Amino acid sequence: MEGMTTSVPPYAAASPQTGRPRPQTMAEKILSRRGDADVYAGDLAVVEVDQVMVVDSIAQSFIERMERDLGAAPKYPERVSIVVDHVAPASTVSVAQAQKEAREYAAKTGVRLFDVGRGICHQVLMEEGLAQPGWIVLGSDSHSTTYGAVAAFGSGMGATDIALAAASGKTWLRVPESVKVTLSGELRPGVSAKDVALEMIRVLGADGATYQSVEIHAGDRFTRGERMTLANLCVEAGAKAGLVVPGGDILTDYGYDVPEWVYPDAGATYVRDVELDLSALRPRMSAPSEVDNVHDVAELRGLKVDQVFIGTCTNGRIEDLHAAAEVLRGQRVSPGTRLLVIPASSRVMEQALEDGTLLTLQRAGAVLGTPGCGPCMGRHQGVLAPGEVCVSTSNRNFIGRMGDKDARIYLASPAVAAATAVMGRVALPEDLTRDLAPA
Ligand SMILES: CC(C)[C@H](C(=O)O)[C@@H](O)C(=O)O
Ligand code: SF4
Repeated sequence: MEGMTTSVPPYAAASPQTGRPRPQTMAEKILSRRGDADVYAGDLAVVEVDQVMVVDSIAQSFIERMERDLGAAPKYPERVSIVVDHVAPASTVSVAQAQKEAREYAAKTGVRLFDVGRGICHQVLMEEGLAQPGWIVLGSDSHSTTYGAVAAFGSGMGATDIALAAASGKTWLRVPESVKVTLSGELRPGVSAKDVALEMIRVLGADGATYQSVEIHAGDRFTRGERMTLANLCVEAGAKAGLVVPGGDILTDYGYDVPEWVYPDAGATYVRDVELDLSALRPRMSAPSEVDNVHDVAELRGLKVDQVFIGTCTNGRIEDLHAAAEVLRGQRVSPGTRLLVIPASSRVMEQALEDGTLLTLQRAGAVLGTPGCGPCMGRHQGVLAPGEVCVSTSNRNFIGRMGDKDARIYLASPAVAAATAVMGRVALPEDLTRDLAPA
């Protein structure tokens, strides 16, 4: 795989300490393998960390912890990546200063730095092969659960824990209990992985999986990108990790080496079993201001919308831009509504340039932005005014998330977001030929 790192040492040998041999969940498998003992939910595990990811907004505190508090350099610089993505290009002098310090730190220590325009941290690490099946990837960002898409134990931690991991090459954590989510049936046309993810969060509840590992059994359904959408949303149920079990050849087709030991054992212990029948699912939308406030799009149809945002680590990938372009081809964004499209990475942008997707979107009236987080967390590039309504393909609709506290955010799939942009009101792609009554 392009850009795949070869500098990380092979996995530690399995522990001979098998005092309690019993079937393990995927989280237990990975944490046992990367530690020096067989561990189960509730145990304390000390494990090797294969990659540490630091985002721009946290870089200053990370550097301060490393240099001032720990007086340490990264133990394995090749296992540390800094990504300038959240407010990129810089919006203020202090942001610019923080980013300058991050660059200087990377140059000094030899850690990787992905600078302005390369893209959103999770997308970039995935593209660079810096998350691999069976790895432990810690990020200074809550959506680090995304690495579970490739069967890596990905988890977000604060600057102090991240610095300790960078300095020592290890971390310690309580082994999480696991929730098993089993998907059955096939999606109807027009229903996407985002709809599955939103429905999963509705069923689990906004804090229904707090500190648990959500283990998603999806069979051989879904691309890597779609698996990222599923794993990404897991943290919105409070999860410590979101692991999508590799099915069929899905990951090996992308060039991943999937070790046999990574699969959960039959008979492993789960705290909860959730089954989702995909064939029954309709396009979903999360209404303000909790992610688990999920409805059928049809129930919200007609609501007037000021801004539509297609992008983020949840839905800014090529398949998402394709889904949007399919709806927007030959259409125009409704006057009075703004459509922002921000590819998740420079590679996504290049692909979308090459295959004409961006031209389709631009011609439809989209405003195209620099790969990165864009206005997802309300820092720049499209913040909302009081009273404004935004339909976004992102993962959070909290009060004040994208700007003013009196703005409202609705979360949906790229296809629904695109249809909404054309109608200027919440809509499904099939509505494009209909008149929508105001809600
Ligand atoms: C800035 C970062 C720490 C934050 C996170 O932890 O998730 C952001 O990415 C978000 O989505 O709110
Ligand atoms: S795109 Fe949004 S959710 Fe993802 S890392 Fe950036 S700010 Fe966080």
